[in-house]
Amino acid sequence: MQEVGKSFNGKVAALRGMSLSVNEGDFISLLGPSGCGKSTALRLIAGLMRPTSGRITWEGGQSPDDLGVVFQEPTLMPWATVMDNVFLPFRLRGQSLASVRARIDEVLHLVGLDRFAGAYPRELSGGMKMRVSIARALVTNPRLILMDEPFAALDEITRQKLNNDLLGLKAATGCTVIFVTHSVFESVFLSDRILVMAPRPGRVVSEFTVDTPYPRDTSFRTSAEYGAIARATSDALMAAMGNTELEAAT
Ligand SMILES: Nc1ncnc2c1ncn2[C@@H]1O[C@H](COP(=O)(O)OP(=O)(O)OP(=O)(O)O)[C@@H](O)[C@H]1O
Repeated sequence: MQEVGKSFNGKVAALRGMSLSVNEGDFISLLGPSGCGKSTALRLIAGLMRPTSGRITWEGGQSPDDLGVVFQEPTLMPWATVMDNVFLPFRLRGQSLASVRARIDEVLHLVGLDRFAGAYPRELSGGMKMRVSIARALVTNPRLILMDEPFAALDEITRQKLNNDLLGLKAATGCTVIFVTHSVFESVFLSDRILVMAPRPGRVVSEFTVDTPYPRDTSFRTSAEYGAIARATSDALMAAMGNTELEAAT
């Protein structure tokens, strides 16, 4: 995306001058306080609305199969089994279950839910429901997966477990992810690039690179390198939030 801006009703500058280039295999976090335009950026990338200025382009053109999306709520169909929930993207394309069954089994195995293919969402824990949601986003092998605070509603232990699992999935599939979060620790653990954003107008104020190679395991969370990047990122986030308070007061 190049110099992308979005305003609503000609007034609210939800996003200003955002430039971002995403390469295959990248894991990029958008980190920032409420209202800094993170969701707006995702919605623009998803093509759910058009930018007011700037442009978003896909190398080689874009097709409907390019995107997988994971929301904060798992948004599963309660009346359908895990298998049928993960089948949904294929069903919407008119494909039969038999023709994609092997792929669904493969992805359920990747997210550790092989034994739950016949279960209903009400029988699953919050973390398991989120795994189903991730499996549904992965199953069509999209070029880019957008994740909008997917683990924010989960307890800390489940969240860390899913962070580990997400990196396992990344290693297994080579997927490309843009991940929205409020959490410095989550962004440092997961990403190779972190964009810190500030509100009013929504914009990117700093960018950090996390050079630690994947796979990263729990020992990374206690390393000096992790601590240093987390501190720098946290300082940038505090500065971004400080702007908010100052601007709100004036
Ligand atoms: N449809 C809309 N109409 C008017 N204003 C909007 C609309 N969508 C978003 N905004 C405004 O744009 C700004 C950015 O919103 P956005 O939801 O992108 O922020 P965010 O960083 O994702 O926030 P949060 O972390 O709370 O989800 C906010 O001031 C919001 O009120």
